[in-house]
Amino acid sequence: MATQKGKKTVLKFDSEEDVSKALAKYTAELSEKFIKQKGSFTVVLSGGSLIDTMRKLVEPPYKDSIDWSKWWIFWVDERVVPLGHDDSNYKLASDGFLSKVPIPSSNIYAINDKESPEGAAADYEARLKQLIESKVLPLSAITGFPKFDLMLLGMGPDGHVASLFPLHPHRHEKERLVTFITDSPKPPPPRITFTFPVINSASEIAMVVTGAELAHMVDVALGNAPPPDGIPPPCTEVSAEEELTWFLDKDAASELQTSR
Ligand SMILES: O=C1O[C@H](COP(=O)(O)O)[C@@H](O)[C@H](O)[C@H]1O
Repeated sequence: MATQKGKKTVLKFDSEEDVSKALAKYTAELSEKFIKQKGSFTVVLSGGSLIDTMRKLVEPPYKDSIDWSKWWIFWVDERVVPLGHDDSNYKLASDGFLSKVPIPSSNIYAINDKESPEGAAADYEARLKQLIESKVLPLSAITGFPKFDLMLLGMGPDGHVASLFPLHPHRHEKERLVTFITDSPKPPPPRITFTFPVINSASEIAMVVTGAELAHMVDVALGNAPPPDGIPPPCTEVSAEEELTWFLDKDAASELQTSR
C-alpha cells in the first residue's frame, strides 16, 4: 500500500493549451533545480497524450535555455513492439520531443525491442541497476528503490497509470523494479512497466490529465467519488517523495468543480 509521503497539489487550467504552458514552466524549473543540486536531471516519460502536452517545452524560451546535455530519459512503461512501430512510446516521444532537443543519445533508455516482454523487463531492470551502481540513479532513503527526479504520468479512463491496470495483479508488485504483461486490456497487449515502489520513490511526479472523458476518474483519484466496483484504481496509489502535482484542464476538472 502506497503511503502519502510528499505534498499533493492540484492545478486547474482553463484549457489544454494552458496546461501545456504550465507543464513546460514546471519542467524547466525542476530541470534547473536538479541540475544545480546534482549535475543531472532524470526524467521518466509516459506515452499517450502526455507527449503532445509537453510541446511547449521544445519551443522558445525553454528549448534554448534548458541544459539538455544533463538530461536522462526513461519510460515508465513501454509497449513491446519495434521502436519504429506506431504503438511504441519511444517513437511517440522521439517524434514529438526527443528529436527536437539535444539530449545525448547515450542518456536515452529505450527498451530492447528484440526481447520478449519478460526479457525486455529483465533487461530494463538490469540497466537501471547498472545506473544505480554507477551512481547516476540514487536510491530513496525511504524505500530503497531508485529515485528519479521527475516522472511525467498520464492516466487512462479506467484509472490506469503506466501499464498498471486495475484488475492486473502486477499493480501490487513489491520487489521488482520493472515488470511485464502480455494481456494489457488496452492494445497492444505486450508491455513492460515500472512498478509502484519505483514510481512512488520519485522526487516529483506530474499527473497530466486533460479531456472530459477523464473527469470522473479524476474525481475518483482525488478521493471525491467512490471507486468503481469498490476497487481503488491504480491512479489512487500514486504518491511522490517530495510533491505530486496534478495538471488538469477545465474539462478533466469538470466533475471536481461541480462536486464543490
Ligand atoms: O497506454 C498508455 O496509456 C496511458 C494513458 O494514456 P493517455 O493517452 O490517456 O494519456 C499512458 O500514460 C501510458 O504511458 C500508455 O502506455
